Amino acid sequence: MEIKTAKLLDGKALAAKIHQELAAMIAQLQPKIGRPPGLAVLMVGDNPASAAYVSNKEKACTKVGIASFGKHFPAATTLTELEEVISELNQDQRVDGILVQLPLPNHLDSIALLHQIAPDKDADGLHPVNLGRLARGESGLRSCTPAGVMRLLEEYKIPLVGKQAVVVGRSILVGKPMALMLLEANATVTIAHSRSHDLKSITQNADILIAAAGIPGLITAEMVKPGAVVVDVGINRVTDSNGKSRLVGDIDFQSTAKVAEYITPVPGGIGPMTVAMLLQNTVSSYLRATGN
Ligand SMILES: Nc1nc(=O)c2c([nH]1)NC[C@@H]1CN(c3ccc(C(=O)N[C@@H](CCC(=O)O)C(=O)O)cc3)C=[N+]21
Repeated sequence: MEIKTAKLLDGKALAAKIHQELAAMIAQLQPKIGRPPGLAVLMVGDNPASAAYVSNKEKACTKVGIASFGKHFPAATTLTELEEVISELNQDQRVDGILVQLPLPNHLDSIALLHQIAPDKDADGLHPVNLGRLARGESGLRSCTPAGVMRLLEEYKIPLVGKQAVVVGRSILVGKPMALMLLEANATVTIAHSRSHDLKSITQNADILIAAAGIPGLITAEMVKPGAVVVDVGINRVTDSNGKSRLVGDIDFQSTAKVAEYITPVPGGIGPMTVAMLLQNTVSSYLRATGN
């Protein structure tokens, strides 16, 4: 019997296409507007994973022509100091987007800081005003990771209307806004999480399965309906038996690729889409701020 294998949802390729489109748009607008779009990335402390992500985001900005204003603060920086920096960036005409890299050191309240960002400069789409706009179906800056998932599904013309979508994970960064976006697209949405009984019986119903729990290998082939579209939001760094570090998602790719119709790889799936949506949000704020 022929062994089938799922088609890839290639986030890396789509992200590259979005970068090119943004670069072309910026190249055209910048002479007219007189300045490039600007993104400020705030990083506190020296979590090595965060440092790597921040440097990726800055490189992506440079590539498309967004000015990046990176600010790095020592781990001991106070909430008040950071709130002052954000207030200044809120007023700064060169800055269209502000992002506070998460997680923050334990003594800092990330929710309080996110509140301080002007909602129209909230490139991450995590300010309560933007989450509220999403909940109400109003336009606004959308959270980057779930927006990246939606954009990738759209690119591959995956039908969502009336479909059973299951989101595994309920974080404010991914799971909750993901469920709202799928609902906005008229899917029938179920949210499963660490306290759900019998996860398998829930995921087996999914036409569209989104894994965003942050648990390596949580989803295996037996949990997936044949022909499902499977999206892996997990980014987990693990050490394999040879002592080498590598990136894996929440989905056991090998087994799941044999039953799914479409699957996202890790790396090369939703990670690059998240960065593309961050740049896109920055450019939409730039257009809005400059009346274009
Ligand atoms: N305020 C805030 N906003 C975020 O969006 C945010 C954050 N904080 N903190 C950390 C997480 C994580 N995150 C990733 C983005 C891109 C990749 C990415 O591009 N990954 C590549 C591989 C990168 C590698 O090889 O290490 C890929 O999946 O192909 C990964 C992870 C954004 N986050």
